Amino acid sequence: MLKTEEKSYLNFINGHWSSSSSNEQLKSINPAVQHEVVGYLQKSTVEDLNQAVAAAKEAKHNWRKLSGNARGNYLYRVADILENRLDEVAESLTREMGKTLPEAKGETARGIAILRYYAGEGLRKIGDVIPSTDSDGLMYTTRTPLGVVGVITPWNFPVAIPLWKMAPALIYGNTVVIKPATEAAVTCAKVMECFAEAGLPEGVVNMVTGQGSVIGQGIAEHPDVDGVTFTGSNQVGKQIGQTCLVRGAKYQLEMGGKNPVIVLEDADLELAVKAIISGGLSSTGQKCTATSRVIVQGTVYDRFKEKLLNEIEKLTVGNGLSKDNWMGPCISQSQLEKILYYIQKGKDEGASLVLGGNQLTDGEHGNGYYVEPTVFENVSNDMTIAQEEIFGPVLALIKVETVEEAIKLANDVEFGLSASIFTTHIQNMLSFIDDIEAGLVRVNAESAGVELQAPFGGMKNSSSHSREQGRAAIEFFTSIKTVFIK
Ligand SMILES: NC(=O)C1=CN([C@@H]2O[C@H](COP(=O)(O)OP(=O)(O)OC[C@H]3O[C@@H](n4cnc5c(N)ncnc54)[C@H](OP(=O)(O)O)[C@@H]3O)[C@@H](O)[C@H]2O)C=CC1
Ligand SMILES: O=C(O)CCC(=O)C(=O)O
Repeated sequence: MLKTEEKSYLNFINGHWSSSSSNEQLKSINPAVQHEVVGYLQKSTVEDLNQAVAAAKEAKHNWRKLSGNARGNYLYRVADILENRLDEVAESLTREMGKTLPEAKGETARGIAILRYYAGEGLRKIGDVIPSTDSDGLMYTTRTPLGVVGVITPWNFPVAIPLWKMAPALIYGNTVVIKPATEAAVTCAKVMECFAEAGLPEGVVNMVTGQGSVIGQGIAEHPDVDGVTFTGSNQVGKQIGQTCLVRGAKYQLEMGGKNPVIVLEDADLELAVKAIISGGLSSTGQKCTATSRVIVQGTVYDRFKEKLLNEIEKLTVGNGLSKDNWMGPCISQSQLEKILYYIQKGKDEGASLVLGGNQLTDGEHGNGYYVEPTVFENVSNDMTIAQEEIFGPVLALIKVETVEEAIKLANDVEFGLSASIFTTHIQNMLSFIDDIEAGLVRVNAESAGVELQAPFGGMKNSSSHSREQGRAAIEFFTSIKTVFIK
């Protein structure tokens, strides 16, 4: 087992590591071994936040004036440093958030690729020439950064999500103040160490840790924060959106999902089972793109269910640092309670529990927040477990007769993030692609696991209707200037 360290992590403000004016700290613990402290974070105050925003404001002019190439070179440097520290950062991620080490390494590698992708953006076009009706006129568009961008991130992807927000913010010329989720802030602090080592100019990137209701809300309210990008719960996201709207700041919200996978009678059932297990249960189901509803055509329902349960029964649950375990713990006591609440709700509302459903407390499980992979059947779409985001390893099986019925049920939720279908029939694929209400539409592929170079975001209550990642990120992190010269 790897060594335990109990280190205090400071805020990073104006190019320097500093403690909070509160002189108080927050604790980040290992959800696999609750008594293990992964690190201490600053319990920052609004005064600390004000300093970070002032530094970012002061830095924004010179940062914007650098060439995209020069900004890109800083990001390449951060990527190289993170690559050298991949194993250490991934280990911290597993210890702090619970996902297994291979998943944590995959996420860290994805973060490195994100940095390199956006570094390259510094050399790509930022506008178009548009023919003017005036034959002597030159009309074109260019883009300008927002200024200071506030980044508020969740605990479930503590490397990738901060990077897929910070890297585009920076390459397009913004300066950044990030407030990471407290439960995974040590890992984010390690990513910030890579930025510090890369030597970005003072004030360009700043990190302030602390309570969401103080630092997160403080970012949303701050008059010198020009844009806020958020991933997390719907409740907090909506509050941030409203706060930004009132003061005229730009905002971008990525929130929940209730992602369906449809399995039709002509599907490759083995492929579907594999994808549903990976999409629904990896990271202990704690992804906004996680599969949570499995809508299966009646003719193959029994065969599919048997294959699914057989495979899930083989999964091992335990500390993600051990290669013997396929699924780690959930992030916290409150997340565990939330998952158990939904399992109880499923039972109370008449769904049939066919696998799992219990907290694991035997042996080493007694030290952490473990829950069994859980499957319900006889789920109807009006049940709570078919409507609300659980954010845990819980699958709800829903039986249907036709593809039309499947798509109708798939759409009958308030969310629209990711959806997938398993079929070999081209007409079924086309109907699904056309009719499904989701920002990510997947055919014969799992609902989670997006690619960094493609737009990412949801419909309906899953997002504020903008898109992150890929080239799409430029839309949020810049404003268009339409220029006319005569
Ligand atoms: N879409 C997604 O990827 C995610 C969805 N979720 C969903 O949200 C549920 C709750 O998770 P939770 O961690 O509590 O998510 P939150 O939405 O509470 O947290 C996300 C981020 O927002 C911050 N925050 C909390 N309160 C405020 C506030 N009032 N103003 C501004 N920022 C704030 C948090 O800080 P702090 O950590 O200090 O509280 C964190 O950095 C999960 O069960 C899941 O359903 C959660 C995480 C990711
Ligand atoms: O599926 C993924 O890889 C991304 C998931 C995600 O963005 C999230 O859970 O917040």
